Amino acid sequence: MTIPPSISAADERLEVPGLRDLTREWLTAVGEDPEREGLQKTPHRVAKAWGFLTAGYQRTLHDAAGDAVFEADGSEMVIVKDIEFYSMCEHHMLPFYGRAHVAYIPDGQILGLSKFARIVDLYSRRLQVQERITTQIADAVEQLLAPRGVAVLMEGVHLCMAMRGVQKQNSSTTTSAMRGLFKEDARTRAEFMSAVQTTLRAR
Ligand SMILES: Nc1nc2c(ncn2[C@@H]2O[C@H](COP(=O)(O)OP(=O)(O)OP(=O)(O)O)[C@@H](O)[C@H]2O)c(=O)[nH]1
Ligand SMILES: [Zn+2]
Repeated sequence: MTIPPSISAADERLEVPGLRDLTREWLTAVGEDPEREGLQKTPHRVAKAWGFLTAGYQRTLHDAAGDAVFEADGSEMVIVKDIEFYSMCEHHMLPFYGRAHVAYIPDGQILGLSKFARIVDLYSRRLQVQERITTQIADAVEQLLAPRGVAVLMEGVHLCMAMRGVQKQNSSTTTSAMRGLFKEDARTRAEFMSAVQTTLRAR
């Protein structure tokens, strides 16, 4: 009988509860021996990794961004580009990843710039489809700021389409959500699209 690896209490707190035992079962199901040396700590590692990958379930929009809404004049477009995201597809539980671009036109309130990245992480770190993350980011910015318009564009590479299934290595998926002025006014939308165009390419 091998001695189980020691895991600190601090590390254990980062695990998804119950996922260690399920991972042991999973290892057995795929034909592995969870007791072999290289795999002994794997159930803990997996439970901890999934704690990180699905941390979005444990947080609210208020936790992520609620403290950084500021009153401000001005109604020019603000664009935060190239926010990298990593998510897990809800169909295969395999990663998809890429970049998100978020823009808004304020109406008296602005948001701390880092909070756009925090909002992207909040919704990416869950089991997701790319379309839903895109919509949730737009909803969040609308909810926080009630701006004159919001635009979100995401480009993602889905490993479930690359390493299995149709096995297309160069395909990427673009999703968008346009609200307010970005939806109503073609010139506003075009300004946003041309600003993010140069960086469009998930990898
Ligand atoms: N719309 C959307 N589809 C996604 C996303 N991530 C994965 N998918 C797709 O979800 C679909 C699931 O299709 P199913 O036919 O139920 O599953 P499957 O037999 O594994 O499909 P294949 O991937 O074609 O082998 C696939 O077409 C995936 O490409 C996403 O973010 N958005
Ligand atoms: Zn998938």
